[in-house]
Amino acid sequence: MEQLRLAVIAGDGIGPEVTLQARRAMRAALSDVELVETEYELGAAHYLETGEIVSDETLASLAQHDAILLGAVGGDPADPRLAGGIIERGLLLRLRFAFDHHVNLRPTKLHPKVASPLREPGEIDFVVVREGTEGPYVGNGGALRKGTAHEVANETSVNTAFGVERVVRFAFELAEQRRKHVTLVHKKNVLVHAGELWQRIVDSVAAEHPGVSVDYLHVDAATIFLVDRPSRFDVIVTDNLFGDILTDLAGAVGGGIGLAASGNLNPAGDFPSMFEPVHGSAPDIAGRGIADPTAAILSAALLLEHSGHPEAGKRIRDAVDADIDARDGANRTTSQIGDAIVASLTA
Ligand SMILES: NC(=O)c1ccc[n+]([C@@H]2O[C@H](COP(=O)([O-])OP(=O)(O)OC[C@H]3O[C@@H](n4cnc5c(N)ncnc54)[C@H](O)[C@@H]3O)[C@@H](O)[C@H]2O)c1
Ligand SMILES: CC(C)[C@H](C(=O)O)[C@@H](O)C(=O)O
Ligand SMILES: [Mg+2]
Repeated sequence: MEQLRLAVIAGDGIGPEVTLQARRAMRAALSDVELVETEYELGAAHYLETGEIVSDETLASLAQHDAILLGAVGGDPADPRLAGGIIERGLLLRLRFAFDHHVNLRPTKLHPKVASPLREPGEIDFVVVREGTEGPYVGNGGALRKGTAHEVANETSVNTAFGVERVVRFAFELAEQRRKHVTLVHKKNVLVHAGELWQRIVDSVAAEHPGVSVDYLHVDAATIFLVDRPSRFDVIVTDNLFGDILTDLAGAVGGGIGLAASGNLNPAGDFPSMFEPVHGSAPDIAGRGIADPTAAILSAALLLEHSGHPEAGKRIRDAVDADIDARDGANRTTSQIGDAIVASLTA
């Protein structure tokens, strides 16, 4: 029987709670495919216990899989032992960089039965194509005269023609399959060197896609439109940091961060792609069994779609839609939502 070799990094906080439900949904959705799951103990809790963030051996072992499902990593931001985003950078970003996850795909689609906080949401169905391996995330910078009144802290954003072009190409190819509109979001009125590069590459790739319309928004204005008129968006292409911020906002306007899924893609398949909810480990609700697992379950759907099992991915989406249709406003636990989705998958 065909196998799907899945690495699971459940992580911290609500990560294990939501990935448990995503794994159940995947098992229920796949037929004629053996899901071979390997669990990796990684994250803030593991680091505090063992001192290990992620070793080269673990990276090599993760690389042997077809895909990675990640819950969330990171502990209490107030814990001094975790200062400087040691887990977020040392684990999550290390994985994204080591496995060349240059496309961070973050779709938002408002389900008709989900209450958006917007007064007149209209149709919300767009995808943020966030660059995943460059920008200010590369850790290029440093502090001069640290700790003095004259300290200077530099954080350099790295944007390469190679890196920008490949993600822009992905965005245009995606738009060709959707409503054929690409919006570049940047801040080229201030970040002139990077902005000019992004715009020039968008212009040149756009010339190869005459059927795709293109526009540009400064990131500050993009936040207005995401709230005022999200229906104007189809595919947004943007850098790593703007994409991070816009996709939490997108999650909120799309009915809640508990529904927002993502994929860190290595489109060439050199290394496994990694799928995770947009949200974090939510220390404020962890351990109470009340996190919404839908974002993790929809991330599992993305995983299946990008691992050669689109029908199984669609089955999960249909089951999530049915679950959302049936919601009556009552509070449900993480496992109750998982149970309902698995029940509809196995009905
Ligand atoms: N991909 C990741 O692993 C990832 C992503 C973001 C943040 N983090 C880390 O997670 C930790 C907490 O970060 P944060 O508080 O800024 O963001 P967060 O996304 O964890 O939480 C923000 C708010 O959203 C709520 N929330 C999140 N997911 C939810 C869900 N599934 N159901 C219901 N409510 C949900 C939380 O309760 C909280 O009120 C930090 O250590 C941060 O660095 C990790
Ligand atoms: C935890 C953090 C490093 C991460 C990011 O900034 O990419 C998170 O916010 C996300 O959106 O996946
Ligand atoms: Mg984020």
